[in-house]
Amino acid sequence: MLIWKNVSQISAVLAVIPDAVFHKNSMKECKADILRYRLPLKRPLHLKQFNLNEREGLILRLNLGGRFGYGEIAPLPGFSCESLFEAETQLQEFCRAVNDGHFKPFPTDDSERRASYETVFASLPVPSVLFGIESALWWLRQGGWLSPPVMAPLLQGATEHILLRLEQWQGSWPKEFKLKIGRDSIEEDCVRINKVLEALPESVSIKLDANQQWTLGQALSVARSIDVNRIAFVEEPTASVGDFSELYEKTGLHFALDETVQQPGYLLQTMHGLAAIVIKPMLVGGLCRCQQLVTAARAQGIRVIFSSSYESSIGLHILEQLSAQWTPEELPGLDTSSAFVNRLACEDIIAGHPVSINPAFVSLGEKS
Ligand SMILES: O=C(O)CCC(=O)C1=CC=C[C@@H](O)[C@@H]1C(=O)O
Ligand SMILES: [Mg+2]
Repeated sequence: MLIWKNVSQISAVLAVIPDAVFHKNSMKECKADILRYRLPLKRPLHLKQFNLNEREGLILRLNLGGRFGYGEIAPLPGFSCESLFEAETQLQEFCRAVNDGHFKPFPTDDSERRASYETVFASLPVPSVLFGIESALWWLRQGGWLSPPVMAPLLQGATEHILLRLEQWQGSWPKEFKLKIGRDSIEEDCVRINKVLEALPESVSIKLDANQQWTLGQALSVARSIDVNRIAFVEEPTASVGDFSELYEKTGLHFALDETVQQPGYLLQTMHGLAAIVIKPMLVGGLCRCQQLVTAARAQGIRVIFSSSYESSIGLHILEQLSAQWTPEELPGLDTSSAFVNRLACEDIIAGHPVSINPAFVSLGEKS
């Protein structure tokens, strides 16, 4: 049953993006390999119970008769359920099937497509692997890129550093910023939010992200100490999604779902005060699943914000393009590249061409 669900998810992705080159090359041999990367971070990244000093992940590279497609697979500690090892094992299975000719990247009909995928997956792949495979296939079919979207700047770290950054802001203001809260006391959160609001023009609003760290009592108290009209929403205010509408009803503070959307089988339902869903494809599990969520949210008038899981420049490129294609009206949450010391891709990324990857940070995965 699980396999069928997966097959239909992936095949829908293949159906949505037509590309003449894709069909022309469909009979050529496809080869797949894996690169492992390790990228140092400028400062430790605090993620729930983890402190990361470096980001580790995998790059899936598909070569279809000289046309290249890339996907990134990088489970995020503290957020992903799978380990990198588990993801790599599944990805190796996929590469073996591709290289042995058991996986037809571009089947001619639905039954051929189902047969291809069933050969590869004994069970439903983990979200990061689904994302990596689906984005590499999607990449193969892109003839060019859209202009990268303007991002919502991410404000995190010490309040004084945030204020300095805003003081030195050059050029026009984006319509929204994202501010991380929920790590210190609620008194400090209130001060931080109010100071940031003071530093911004009235026309600019902020999105808060509490990562489920407040209690309902704390969330109510913060909401009553700030101007909720300038807060677009708060992502995941408490650990219990049942609290969110009550928070909205009592204070007018809208909320967004992020961790909740990452739960397997999550189904979008109307909720009083729900302003947006945040989609992190690495954690949600692939392009088709993301597209279903975008469609469901649109139908309910709920905003959709694409957001990163601290991917390398290759993964970020995919996320930028997905956001530009699917949610062009939004400022995505992709302001994470400054966390890294280096970029993984050393030159501009050109559709279909091999990506020049900085050799200092990669090793070839085990031969598949
Ligand atoms: O959404 C953004 O603007 C940037 C990414 C971001 O804030 C996050 C990425 C991954 C884990 C968390 O630290 C955080 C989030 O929960 O949204
Ligand atoms: Mg969040």
